[in-house]
Amino acid sequence: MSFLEVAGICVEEAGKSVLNDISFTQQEFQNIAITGETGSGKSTLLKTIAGLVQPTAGQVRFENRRVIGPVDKLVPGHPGITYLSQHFELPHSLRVEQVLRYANTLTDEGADMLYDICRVTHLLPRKTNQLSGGERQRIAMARLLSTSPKLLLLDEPFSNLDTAHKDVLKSVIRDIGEELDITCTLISHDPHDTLSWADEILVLKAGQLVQVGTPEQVYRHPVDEYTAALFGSYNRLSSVSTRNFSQLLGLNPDGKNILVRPERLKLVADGNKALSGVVNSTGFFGSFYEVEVQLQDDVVKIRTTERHYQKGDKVHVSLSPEDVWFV
Ligand SMILES: Nc1ncnc2c1ncn2[C@@H]1O[C@H](COP(=O)(O)OP(=O)(O)OP(=O)(O)O)[C@@H](O)[C@H]1O
Repeated sequence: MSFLEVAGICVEEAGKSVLNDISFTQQEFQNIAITGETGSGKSTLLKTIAGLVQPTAGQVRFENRRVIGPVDKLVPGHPGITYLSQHFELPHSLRVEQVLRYANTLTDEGADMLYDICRVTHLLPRKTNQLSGGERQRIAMARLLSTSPKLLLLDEPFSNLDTAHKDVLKSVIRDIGEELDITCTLISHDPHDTLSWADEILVLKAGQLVQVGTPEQVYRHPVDEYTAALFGSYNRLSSVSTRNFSQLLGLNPDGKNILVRPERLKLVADGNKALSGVVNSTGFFGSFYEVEVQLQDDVVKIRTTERHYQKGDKVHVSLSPEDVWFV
């Protein structure tokens, strides 16, 4: 039995297909991240799992019970699932401890532990209009978690947060899983938020699930350029560069093109097993330099920690067979 089973979900809004035949399962304590471009259906999928959107086909089952949609039930959803919207609201001009006390179903000890985990204990005496965005979000989360759900659905929890608040929230989400035994699914379009956290990543494109895989799979072996672009910079080599590298490495491109991340291309001294090129430009990005190199009929981006490359330098570009991926 799966913890969560999403089977053949279709959703239509205003006569338009928003989700098309989405199926996947989630095990307890498995971190799932959902990503995709704006309008691809991420929020609609999370709301459907929470029972807030009625699917036109398919069903969501949680711990083997059907999650009921808004058409079938006055209070839709499932008591074990809670959803934090991007646009959550806190009651105005109440103290945080009042907001939390009204929602709380835990013992005093349990509530204290939850507030510590959510890093909101020091905010309890404050009024809700005296909080930063990150603090408001952690309070909204503590309020939802005080009803003891088993699955927490977070819609873009990191958007609009600065790095410091983001880091605190990441620790909170990790501790919620480890100390409260709550499984989490979240939406983010930032690979920095998803790659290091998720056990599995779901990629949505125009309402379709185009790839489900581990962070390594979606990053290294994306099904298409759309998916590659969601996880950072990449090079899709021209047919000529693909053929030249394939000949050097003894590979068969089979009509496809090489897709390679900029950090997997190497600038090497030996031109034997490499393609020749000329440096077009270099840029400084803090922990690395990005060098643009003109190959025979292609410009590629290469990441290096070496700072000495300059426009006009003649260079050699190499690629290991294990870093080659054809799309
Ligand atoms: N209630 C609705 N009525 C009409 N269209 C809707 C409704 N809800 C969603 N849509 C449409 O469905 C598509 C998917 O929306 P959704 O909010 O799920 O995307 P998203 O991937 O979460 O986008 P974003 O990253 O911008 O939040 C969009 O084209 C949106 O305009």
